[in-house]
Amino acid sequence: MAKFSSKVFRTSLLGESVAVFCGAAGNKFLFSNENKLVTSWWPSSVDKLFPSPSQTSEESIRMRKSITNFIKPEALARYVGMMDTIAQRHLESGWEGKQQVTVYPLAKHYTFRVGCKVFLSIEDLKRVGELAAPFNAVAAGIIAIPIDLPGTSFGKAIKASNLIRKELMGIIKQRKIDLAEKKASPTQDILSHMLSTSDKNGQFMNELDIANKILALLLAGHDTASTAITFILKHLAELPEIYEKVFAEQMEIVKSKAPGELLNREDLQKMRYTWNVACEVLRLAPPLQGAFREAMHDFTFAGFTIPKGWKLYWNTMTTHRNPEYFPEPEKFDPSRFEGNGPAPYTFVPFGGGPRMCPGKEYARLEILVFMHNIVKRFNWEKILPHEKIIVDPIPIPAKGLPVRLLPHKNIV
Ligand code: HEM
Repeated sequence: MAKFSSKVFRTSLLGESVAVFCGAAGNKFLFSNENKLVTSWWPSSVDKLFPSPSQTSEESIRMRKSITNFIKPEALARYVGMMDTIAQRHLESGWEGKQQVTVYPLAKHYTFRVGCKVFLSIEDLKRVGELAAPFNAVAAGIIAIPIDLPGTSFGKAIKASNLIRKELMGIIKQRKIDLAEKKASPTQDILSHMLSTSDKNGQFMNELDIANKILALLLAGHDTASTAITFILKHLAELPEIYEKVFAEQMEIVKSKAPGELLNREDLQKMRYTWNVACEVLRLAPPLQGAFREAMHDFTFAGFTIPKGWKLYWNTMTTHRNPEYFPEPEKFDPSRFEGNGPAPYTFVPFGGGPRMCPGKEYARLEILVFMHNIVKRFNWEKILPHEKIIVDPIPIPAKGLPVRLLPHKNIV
């Protein structure tokens, strides 16, 4: 931006010539021209891992709508208690009784455990572990040089994704039988919801379609939400005054509940300050740096003609740390999210417009549920005060954020 233009410039990313759109105006242009001037584009490694028959814009919009339906706020409300149960069990088995833990692998385990329960009703830890291994292999190879040879991370990702599809197909077939025999309920999880819901023409999704959707959703939510949780814990360790305010808000919720009563959606609505803290972390350490589009036609932006077929890229960092939108951008200040919050198109950890992350609400719920449960049990200190952050392409603390746990007495 400093060298070429603060609005749009050309560079090379992942072997492609790319126009990088900058600032709120660049974000607004890309987000509001979806399926008019620009369309989604993913690096070829993603396309090869998730092969989809070539789709028209309308087909892809319909496909997206059907995904969004199952993870929209109203549909997710019923899973808050489930997430709370998983968070409690996860903390009991992975954190309680330990003097120190490494946050990132545990956060990944938590989000994956929540995914297995909410999507598939899988709780057995052995089964969760068997599924986690191939998921991690897919996540590691998703943005890689797409050469499918044994031993390459991409080759391993292809193999792992086929294995997961096979596993999921088995689970789906069995669930269909269980639903028919009334051994499973149509509302017990997202898989049952998908199998029991037809479109407006009365058509149900086929099994492979469901397997692909669940694979894509579990994967998209896996590293992103766990990275967010890791950075939230990092910031809370570094900023005791912020921790105290989150703790105070969570204790109000604890006091309002009967012993053993699970969290519900209304409790999460009350966690305003806690969510502002999470948003400030997403501003400073967004799990996804940005996303690609492709020009559908020639068009002009900021005085430059962008030819049809060019790849385009929007990026959180052109606004999130820009003092024009966020004064003193390096300062951690959750009050930025009070009232109307940041100006439109400046705070974009989930993107914007029709392609905005469909998992935003799901992520909000699982992050808040985790924050509630961890803060009411522990405070913590960083063991490595100057731990480096690696971005590949998701940012993570180099050693996974080891922390010393300081349990509260007599609260839970
Ligand atoms: C803190 C957590 C998360 C962050 C920061 C995040 C961020 C993003 C971003 C920036 C995009 C790209 C939007 C674009 O193309 O402009 C995206 C896409 C997507 N996200 Fe998330 N995400 C998170 C969690 C989740 C979760 C939990 C799920 C699923 C349950 C999910 C499902 C998806 C899917 C399916 C897409 C692709 C949508 C499409 O291409 O139309 N995400 N996410």
